[in-house]
Amino acid sequence: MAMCSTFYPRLSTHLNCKSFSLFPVKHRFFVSIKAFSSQTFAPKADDLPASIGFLGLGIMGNPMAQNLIKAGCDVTVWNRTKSKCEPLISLGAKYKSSPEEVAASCDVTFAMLADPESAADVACGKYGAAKGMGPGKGYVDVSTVDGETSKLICKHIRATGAHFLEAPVSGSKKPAEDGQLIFLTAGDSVLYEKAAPLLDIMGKSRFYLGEVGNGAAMKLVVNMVMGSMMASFAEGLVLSEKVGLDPSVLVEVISQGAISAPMYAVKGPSMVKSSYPTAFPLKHQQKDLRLALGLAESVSQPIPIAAATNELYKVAKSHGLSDQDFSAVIEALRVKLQQ
Ligand SMILES: NC(=O)C1=CN([C@@H]2O[C@H](COP(=O)(O)OP(=O)(O)OC[C@H]3O[C@@H](n4cnc5c(N)ncnc54)[C@H](OP(=O)(O)O)[C@@H]3O)[C@@H](O)[C@H]2O)C=CC1
Ligand SMILES: O=CCCC(=O)O
Repeated sequence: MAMCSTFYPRLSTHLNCKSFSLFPVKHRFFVSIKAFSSQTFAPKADDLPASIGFLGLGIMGNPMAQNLIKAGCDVTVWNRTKSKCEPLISLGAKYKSSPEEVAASCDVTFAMLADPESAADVACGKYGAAKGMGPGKGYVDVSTVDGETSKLICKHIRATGAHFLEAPVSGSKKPAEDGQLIFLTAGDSVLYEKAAPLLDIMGKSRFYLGEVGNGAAMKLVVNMVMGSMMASFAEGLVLSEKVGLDPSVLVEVISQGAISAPMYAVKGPSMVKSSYPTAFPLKHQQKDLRLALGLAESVSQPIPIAAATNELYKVAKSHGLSDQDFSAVIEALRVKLQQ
């Protein structure tokens, strides 16, 4: 059975796809849970947009683009540092020398950039993607940015007659490699439908959240919680060490109780060994906390835990830990304890 957009329709009306509406009353937020593996529902070439662009081949962009190529998609890549395109080119990707050229040659272009500044520049800058967009095309920004940046990019893309979808992802390097990301989408529903088979290659589920800004907000809230969880976990590990407990035992105790979380089980053992192989760079976690604080400010919502957490990540950055995994935030506490 082939996978195509008709198998991933508006969820509330297609329950046979194991889909359902999350918020049936005020806003219609739709969620589609991929009920079958992408292997079972491997898309036919006919079901996919003919050509796909991918801008930004960092920790996340690289495996996401790889999965599209491996699924048989016709992918054209660009990255600021060209050398990062080579592994994709050797897998069969085409290369263009600017976001504009990628967008001009592709039906749907994805962007996975570091932060609001780079996302806006790649989309709206001098040789930015918007210059190559036009009617019938689509731009899907999967970077984690704030709602204002997303709306700015949306404005530039829509001004060309093209469609825009924000689609930040939950899930890190391994889920990206395994095609198990969670997409938090908002924007043009036409593009959501068109991109759905591609999202299903790269991810395990997708949420359609309505107007542009809602996907960004959802992602920032999730990462605000994650950053605080990690900081609290780090404090627990350091305190347990300080009072003479074995922090590995703490990791085990936590894993068996109500506060068990995959993140603690995955990161805990390496944190105990002061090892931080980068999956989610600490600088990006601090960026997300900073943006979440801005989001909260916009609605006068106090978020004191996140505010304190942000300070800890800033300390970690000041100790040169920006490019380490965000679990290296524990080092900010260890440094303080030594003083
Ligand atoms: N890593 C993770 O676990 C997750 C990350 N995210 C989010 O996804 C996004 C990408 O993350 P990740 O892949 O980890 O980050 P990386 O730092 O590995 O990659 C960042 C990408 O952005 C590009 N870039 C940075 N600045 C500019 C610029 N000024 N102009 C053009 N391109 C630029 C980089 O290009 P170059 O190679 O030239 O430096 C690179 O392609 C971020 O928004 C992050 O918050 C979301 C979920 C999980
Ligand atoms: O933005 C990064 C999210 C990392 C994760 O969800 O594990």
